[in-house]
Amino acid sequence: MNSQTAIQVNHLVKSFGANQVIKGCDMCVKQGSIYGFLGANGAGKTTVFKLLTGLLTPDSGSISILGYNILKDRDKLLSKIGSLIEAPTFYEHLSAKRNLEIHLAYMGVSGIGVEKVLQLVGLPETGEKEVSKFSLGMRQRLGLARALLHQPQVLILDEPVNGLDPMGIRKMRELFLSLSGESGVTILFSSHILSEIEHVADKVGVIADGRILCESDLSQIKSEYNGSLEDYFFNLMSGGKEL
Ligand SMILES: Nc1ncnc2c1ncn2[C@@H]1O[C@H](COP(=O)(O)OP(=O)(O)OP(=O)(O)O)[C@@H](O)[C@H]1O
Repeated sequence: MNSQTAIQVNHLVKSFGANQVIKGCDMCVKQGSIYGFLGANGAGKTTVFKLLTGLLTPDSGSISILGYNILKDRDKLLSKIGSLIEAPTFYEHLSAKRNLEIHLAYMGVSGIGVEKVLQLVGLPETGEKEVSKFSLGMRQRLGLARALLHQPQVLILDEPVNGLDPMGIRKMRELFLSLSGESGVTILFSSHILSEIEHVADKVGVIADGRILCESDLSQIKSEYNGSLEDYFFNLMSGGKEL
């Protein structure tokens, strides 16, 4: 791993009981880049994200994030990573603002400010409304706010635009590009919406049946597949050539 690498994953293996779902996964995400993670339902994306954030422990293999080993240095890494994985859970009886204040206190950092982050994700006027009364999209926006609030250097986001309206999707796209371009934040995200990956990613990794089939620059994919990530993905999934 060199100093330009934010996330390095080597030969990762994870089973649930007798079912091996991650089968020797290798990944490399460059610092300050946006990496789009693609794969069919059940391919292993969420499991990889849980392993990367220490929510699951691998059977074997190694994970290094910003030079730290997630298994040994999870506490040191916690404030450097922002994540949104599956449906985010909150204190349902509390407001968005209060939930975020609790998160900041737990992280022990000042962050970018609760009001500012709510503005950034398009949730500026929820006031005292309890999170239990939030819509799906509002919960997703709050989950993103929590991932961003403590100003992490690495964002790991599982289907971040899930449930967002078109304005929200565009806002997130712009936010990702500015976080990566202006602040050097590394973003690893999954999405089934290929156009979302096409709009923002520098690199694309494809996972199938627990293995990374390939990692390619989006610019290379576009030049070889006539600008179409969809054609590339479908070709790969049907056993076509890797770049
Ligand atoms: N806690 C668990 N116990 C047992 N099996 C699990 C568990 N979590 C995931 N799996 C299995 O691991 C495999 C990969 O699941 P995972 O959620 O990582 O896929 P995914 O690529 O994120 O899928 P999707 O696109 O549908 O979200 C699936 O076969 C799933 O059933």
